[in-house]
Amino acid sequence: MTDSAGRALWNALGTVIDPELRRPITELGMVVSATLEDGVARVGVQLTIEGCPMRGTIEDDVRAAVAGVAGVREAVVEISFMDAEARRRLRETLGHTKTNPFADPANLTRVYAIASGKGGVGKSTVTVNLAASLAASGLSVGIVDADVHGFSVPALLGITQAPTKVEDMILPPVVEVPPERRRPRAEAAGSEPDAGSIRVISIGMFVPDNRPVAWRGPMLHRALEQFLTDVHFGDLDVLLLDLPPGTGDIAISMSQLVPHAGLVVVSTPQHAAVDVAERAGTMSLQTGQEVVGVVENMAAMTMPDGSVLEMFGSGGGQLLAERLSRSIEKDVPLLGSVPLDPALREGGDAGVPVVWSAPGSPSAVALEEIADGLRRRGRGLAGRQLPVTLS
Ligand SMILES: Nc1ncnc2c1ncn2[C@@H]1O[C@H](COP(=O)(O)OP(=O)(O)OP(=O)(O)O)[C@@H](O)[C@H]1O
Repeated sequence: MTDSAGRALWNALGTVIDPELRRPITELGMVVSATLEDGVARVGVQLTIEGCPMRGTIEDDVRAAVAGVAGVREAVVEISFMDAEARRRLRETLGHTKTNPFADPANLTRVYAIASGKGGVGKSTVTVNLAASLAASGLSVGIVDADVHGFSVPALLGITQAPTKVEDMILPPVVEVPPERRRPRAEAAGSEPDAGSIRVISIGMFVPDNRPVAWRGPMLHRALEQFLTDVHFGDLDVLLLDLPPGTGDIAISMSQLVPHAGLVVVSTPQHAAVDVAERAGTMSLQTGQEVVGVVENMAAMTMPDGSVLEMFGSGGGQLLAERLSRSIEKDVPLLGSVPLDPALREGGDAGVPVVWSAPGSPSAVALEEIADGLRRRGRGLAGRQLPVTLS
């Protein structure tokens, strides 16, 4: 093999991105050999673990990449597996340390905790759609599904794949933005492999057969802590925490584990729901978290005949924003109002967020606007409150 053929082969392999680690396989030490003889390219690829769920994808991508190299007639991929030392080197390359990066005041990831007073108001649906919209504009997004008893994020994103465990590092499943939904900014960031993806971790990925999670507070706290320390999220622009409804143990645990998370409170327009939602928002007085704003969901829907159906009444979102502003003595804006929309429910059932499945639908338009507002808040330390420790 000539030097230039070797270089061409290596460059082609450098375009193969590991689907979980989002980095070129050449940078991750996964390519252990690459030769080209008599038109046959033979590539040795070391996977992180035996039974790696991404094996088929990586094999196909390697074959496709080298097929484009001049002189290659046939591509043979030889798979082997990393030993403990190779996995240790991989962790080092990734810079994965067993610490919670989101607790570090210098960490630049914007963290939003999506909270609600009552269950079933669409908190998880809002979470995945905000994630989907932010990822479509090229941001690297993570979701921690902290709704431990009512986890639904994996299903809402159509995730069936389990996380991969590499020693004590957990690689979360990654959801790619469909190419037709990538916004121009994501295309521009094309050389940045993290762009336009969502990494998700949920307790639902660790319990078999949809069994209930019958754990007490300390165990749940430990599990969430592990999500933040052991899961390799990479360098995220935005992390969304889908909290369980109410102001229980988990919401408090999360506020301690990620003190600079801003709270987004989801409520229906029903005035009776506002009292409960207000409690979820005023929790910030004890946790020191910033209340970023209110999302009203299940708002009035325009029917095909032009009439307006206010299934859950109206005005609750604005009322909640005003009441929270008064109780915490800070301006809490209404970030947006998402109408009741069959397309939103259908997208959820199909495992595709409505902002991807039906972008022009009324709910998708409203969710995009809310995501835009969050996007404009940018990334960085500005505007953050100092954490207050709970006694
Ligand atoms: N605007 C909407 N229009 C139509 N259906 C909606 C809307 N928002 C949510 N839904 C549907 O309402 C149901 C509850 O939504 P979701 O699971 O997101 O609520 P949740 O607040 O996260 O619930 P829990 O806290 O109990 O897990 C789902 O079936 C979802 O598809």
